[in-house]
Amino acid sequence: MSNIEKCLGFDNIPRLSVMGRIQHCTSSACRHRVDEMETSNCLTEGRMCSSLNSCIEEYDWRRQPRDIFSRDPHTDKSQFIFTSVCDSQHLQDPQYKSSCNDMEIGGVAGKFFGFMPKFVKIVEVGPRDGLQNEKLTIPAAIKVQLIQKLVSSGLSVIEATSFVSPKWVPQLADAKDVMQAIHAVHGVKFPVLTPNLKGFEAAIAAGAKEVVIFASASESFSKLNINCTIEESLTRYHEVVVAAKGLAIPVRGYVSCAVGCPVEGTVPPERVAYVAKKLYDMGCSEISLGDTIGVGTPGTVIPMLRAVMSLIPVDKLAVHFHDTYGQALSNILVALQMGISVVDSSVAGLGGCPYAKGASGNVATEDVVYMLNGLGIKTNVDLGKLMAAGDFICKHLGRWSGSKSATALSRVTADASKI
Ligand SMILES: CC(C)(COP(=O)([O-])OP(=O)([O-])OC[C@H]1O[C@@H](n2cnc3c(N)ncnc32)[C@H](O)[C@@H]1OP(=O)([O-])[O-])[C@@H](O)C(=O)NCCC(=O)NCCSC(=O)C[C@@](C)(O)CC(=O)[O-]
Repeated sequence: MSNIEKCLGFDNIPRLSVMGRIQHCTSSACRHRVDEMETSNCLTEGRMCSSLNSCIEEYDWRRQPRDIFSRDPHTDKSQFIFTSVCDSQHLQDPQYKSSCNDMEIGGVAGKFFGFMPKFVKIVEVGPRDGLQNEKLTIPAAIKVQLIQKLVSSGLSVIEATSFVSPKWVPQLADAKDVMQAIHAVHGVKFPVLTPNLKGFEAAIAAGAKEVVIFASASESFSKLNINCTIEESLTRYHEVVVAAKGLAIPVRGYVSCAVGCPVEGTVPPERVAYVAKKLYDMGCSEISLGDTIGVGTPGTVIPMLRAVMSLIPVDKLAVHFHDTYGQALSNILVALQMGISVVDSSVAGLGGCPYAKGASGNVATEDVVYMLNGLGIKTNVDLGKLMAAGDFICKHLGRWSGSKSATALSRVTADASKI
């Protein structure tokens, strides 16, 4: 058994093939295993349970958000009885919690998951990846307001825009205006995408202090997205990195199509590792592995991460999952278990790549924060303020949020306000 399998907690389950173990852990079989674990204390609905298993089974599902009212027999009026989140603005009733507290999560997650980071850095990509594919032009002022709201939620890294060809991505043609408007905001990093030296120079002139280069692990996607082969792109990016080093500008690197390509299908993990290593050796300070079309599952993400981690230190890696098949949160969970503690996400689940038809948005930042809160992992992000940012941009775009957590939580508070 490898270290990674141990760190995923697979040493705690009977010997199976890798896929078998993953399926085992996602099926009801896992409950029996949890039952065998040493007693752990878990606070659910204000009382102590003797094990995680009994917490699961004894949990009163009638107290889920959809049943937030109870009838008062004296007045025959509904009363608000349940709050499901641990965010400061939403968790008003200390009797009802859906997550274990910090002390307890150490016991439960520590035993069940093996490894979990204490802090996760979220890289918000909504203003760039989230908006780049929108057909209607969004005014720069709205993009700037969105960024300001994201800043006020506590996010420390926000990918602001791209300095790419406006013929290729018309939505981000206002990159210079956006950067100039946020120039005075301190304490937050605003990396921007630069596909070549021309983009790098424009970004620096507009005040960018961190840039991002984006290579692909798929030859076909590289041609579709940046009109050159993988090797040609690496040569261009080398020029960008050299120029950036001269100005002490950090460079983040993406490897897109890290699991699948819209043209070629499955992408071999070794190819992802090869491109990631090239970016790392060039001098990228962080490499983000992008499941551009959101086809990955833990069964394909684990081998890909394992291949990359055999060449690059895990603390230099980030994950970037689109949620096309609803797998993003489970993929993030395995990435955390494997030691990664940087996660890209997009407010309200906005996004999609113009050159990857059918790919849906990134995993919603609200959903990531909700899950991490539930695990007792710190992010320094205020979920209420983040939801306000998502609400703002969704209203502007005239569409519902792609975040399940934001949708559920705003229903809870909206219903509560009617009482
Ligand atoms: C790379 C190019 C420029 C090559 O595009 P090209 O047409 O091959 O470039 P070119 O050098 O022949 O130049 C063509 C025109 O573009 C101009 N140009 C050239 N460079 C720039 C620049 N930096 N900024 C502004 N203008 C530029 C250049 O000056 C010229 O202008 P013209 O003479 O025709 O008026 C183009 O293909 C491009 O901009 N592609 C960007 C596409 C893009 O942004 N895609 C979305 C990124 S999402 C992604 O990659 C995945 C990721 C990162 O999100 C991770 C994941 O989700 O998994």
